[in-house]
Amino acid sequence: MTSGNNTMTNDTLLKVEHLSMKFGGLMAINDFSFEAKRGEITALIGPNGAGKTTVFNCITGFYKPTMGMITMFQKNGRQHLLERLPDFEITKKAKVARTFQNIRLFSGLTVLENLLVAQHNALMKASGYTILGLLGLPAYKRAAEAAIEKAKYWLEKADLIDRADDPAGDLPYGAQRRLEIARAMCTGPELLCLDEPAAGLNPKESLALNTLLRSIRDEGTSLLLIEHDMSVVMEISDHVVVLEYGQKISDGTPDHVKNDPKVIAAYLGVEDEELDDAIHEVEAVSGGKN
Ligand SMILES: Nc1ncnc2c1ncn2[C@@H]1O[C@H](COP(=O)(O)OP(=O)(O)OP(=O)(O)O)[C@@H](O)[C@H]1O
Repeated sequence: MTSGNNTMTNDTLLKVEHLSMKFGGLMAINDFSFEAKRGEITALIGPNGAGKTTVFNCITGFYKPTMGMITMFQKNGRQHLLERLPDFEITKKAKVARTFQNIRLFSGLTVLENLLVAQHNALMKASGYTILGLLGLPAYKRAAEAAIEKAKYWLEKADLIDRADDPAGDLPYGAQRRLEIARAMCTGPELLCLDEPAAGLNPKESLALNTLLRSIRDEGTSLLLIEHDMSVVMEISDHVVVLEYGQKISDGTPDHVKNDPKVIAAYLGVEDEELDDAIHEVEAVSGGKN
């Protein structure tokens, strides 16, 4: 568990139980269960095609699972069964936000505008959904000011304040990734799900991402991430869950998982009898240290 995190507690935030997802004849996820704790960064890893994105899509309402239960436990004591909610309510009611493998920003809008659009729901609610409300209600004026403050806050955090008025599409790739995360944070999530946030980043951008993700966690939003970059996973995760062929093969601290023979075998693609050789190979590569 990463140290220096005052907000870390041990209560369950997300509980996935016996999740299965079938596409025609393919069992992409098969009786998969895990928990993500409040105040932690949980990473979901596994070889290509293991089912990671499918799990994300079930949690965030893009797919309705064939079987299983996904429960979100909010700070206020409310519980939501995510598999029963439409996707827009998963963000709004259950407070689960996500980003995608492919960046999905409004590239013609400015950086600031992207963050304001993300707060559209709160602004419309404050307007009372009327034109008069938009023009005159003090509640709307207050909400608009709060939206700008929140956007500014996340622009600072994501180190994007200097680019606030530039079109989002003009930002370098790593900055666009941070903007996507800032935009998701403007919806006020308790759980932020990130699908391969480090994909395509250079080492400097990767470091900036790690800093941003840690600060999000330390301020009280828990994270669930899919990531192929093991340096990111091992560096920032508190808890790692490993999938292979739609089933869980390991679950624990980064140290536990990276030394688990089943995980080593899954990543090296070896059969059981070749496992000893695989472990020796990994030890040789890491100089015998883990
Ligand atoms: N909409 C779909 N229709 C049919 N099959 C699908 C669909 N989505 C995913 N699959 C299949 O389910 C399996 C798991 O895919 P998924 O994308 O979840 O894996 P992944 O672990 O995220 O892979 P990667 O690391 O390559 O992104 C794969 O065999 C994939 O082809």
